Amino acid sequence: MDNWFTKCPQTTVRDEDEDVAAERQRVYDGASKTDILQIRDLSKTYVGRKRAAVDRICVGVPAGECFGLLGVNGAGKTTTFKMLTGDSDVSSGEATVAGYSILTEILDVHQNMGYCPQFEAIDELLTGREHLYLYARLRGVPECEIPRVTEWGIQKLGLTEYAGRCAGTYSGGNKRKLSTAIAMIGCPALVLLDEPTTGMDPHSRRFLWNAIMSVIQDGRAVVLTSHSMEECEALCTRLAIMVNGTFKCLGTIQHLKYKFGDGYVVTMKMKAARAGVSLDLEPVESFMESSFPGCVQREKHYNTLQYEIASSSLARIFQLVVANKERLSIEDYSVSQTTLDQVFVNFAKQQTAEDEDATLNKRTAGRRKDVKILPLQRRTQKQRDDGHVEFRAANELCGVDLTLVSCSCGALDEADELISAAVGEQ
Ligand SMILES: Nc1ncnc2c1ncn2[C@@H]1O[C@H](COP(=O)(O)OP(=O)(O)OP(=O)(O)O)[C@@H](O)[C@H]1O
Repeated sequence: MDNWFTKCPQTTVRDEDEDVAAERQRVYDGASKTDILQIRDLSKTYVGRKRAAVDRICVGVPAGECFGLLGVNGAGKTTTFKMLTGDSDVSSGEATVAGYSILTEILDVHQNMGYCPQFEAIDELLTGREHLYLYARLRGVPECEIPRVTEWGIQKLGLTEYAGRCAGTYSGGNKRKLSTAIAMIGCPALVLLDEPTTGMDPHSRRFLWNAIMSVIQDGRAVVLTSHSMEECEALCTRLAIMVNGTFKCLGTIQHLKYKFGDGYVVTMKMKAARAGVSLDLEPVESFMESSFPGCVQREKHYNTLQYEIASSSLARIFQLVVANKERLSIEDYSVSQTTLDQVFVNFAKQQTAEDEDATLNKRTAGRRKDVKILPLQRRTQKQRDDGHVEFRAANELCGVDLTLVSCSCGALDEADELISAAVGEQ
């Protein structure tokens, strides 16, 4: 397989991010050959589709890494997983898991891989314990070890109370836990988790995070997709953001924040010279504008100012604020970095421009125009911390309360249109 990886023709992708190109080169050069997962130019074009769902991606995931695959809906994450598991044919390219090819040695790949799909693949009539028995056998765990391994899975994911019940009676969160336990059973070298914590309560989520951490600490590898940036920050050692089937960026979270973030946010609280005397914020405002040209004022309240600074280093911001703290009567200040959400949203916008599904949404919106519920009473739009946007429109007179969670956080216009159509605005 080494030969295949190093001797195949190398492709150059135009306008590729330098980190993504460097990872591609690392794979081409064979430097990733000891990695548990190696992907080289993996591509998939579905029948009847013009655009590739996955387009020549390259990455190596070494032992001890949790690699995050991020992207809006339709970016190509699940298709990537399906090719790795053999559920979907590969159009071109290759990948290996623990040295076994997904093209020619899929049975060996299965022995070395655990997969938690996005939608539960569980048998409603089997109990949790029976599931784990079954998958331990399939993964080749020695018969005498199966009871121990099964109990380990039950405990690891906090399923003790439910292990003897039919999986069909499980709550959504417990079904996710069981699916993850199935993926982890038998200690496979690679664990693929497609949105494992969707629908889980915060306590269960922490439990699952710990289970994932223990896989990494064991020196195995995890590839994770998630719409929760908090989850990615907690678990991923590196991540890539996928847009239209390609990697748009790749690296550690800190690196991506630094490279693609909007800089820093400085929040300052001022103190009045004497009690009862109104605050004059003008000196601080002119100090910020002259010290950090191009900074943007985001908030201005009674004694608080907030600025976004794109073009300065953390050290310089601290240096200048500390040096002028007394003179400008700054009582308190904080400097925070761009969040991963912001980085993600910036990339997610690119998917909307070309996304075929967005066109579909528009068509659906068109079909709904006959719904007439006027007048519109309330309409809100809020960014959720999982990256999606929630639109809400209500007409209390008619008792209509409509909530729509955007199919991608970039697809604002489409979601907005759909709501307008549904509440009869157009
Ligand atoms: N069976 C299929 N036939 C045709 N096109 C498909 C099929 N499955 C997925 N696609 C298309 O491939 C693209 C990638 O889809 P995929 O499900 O891999 O995205 P994703 O990033 O996993 O999204 P999500 O976050 O919703 O799971 C989309 O444009 C989708 O419409």
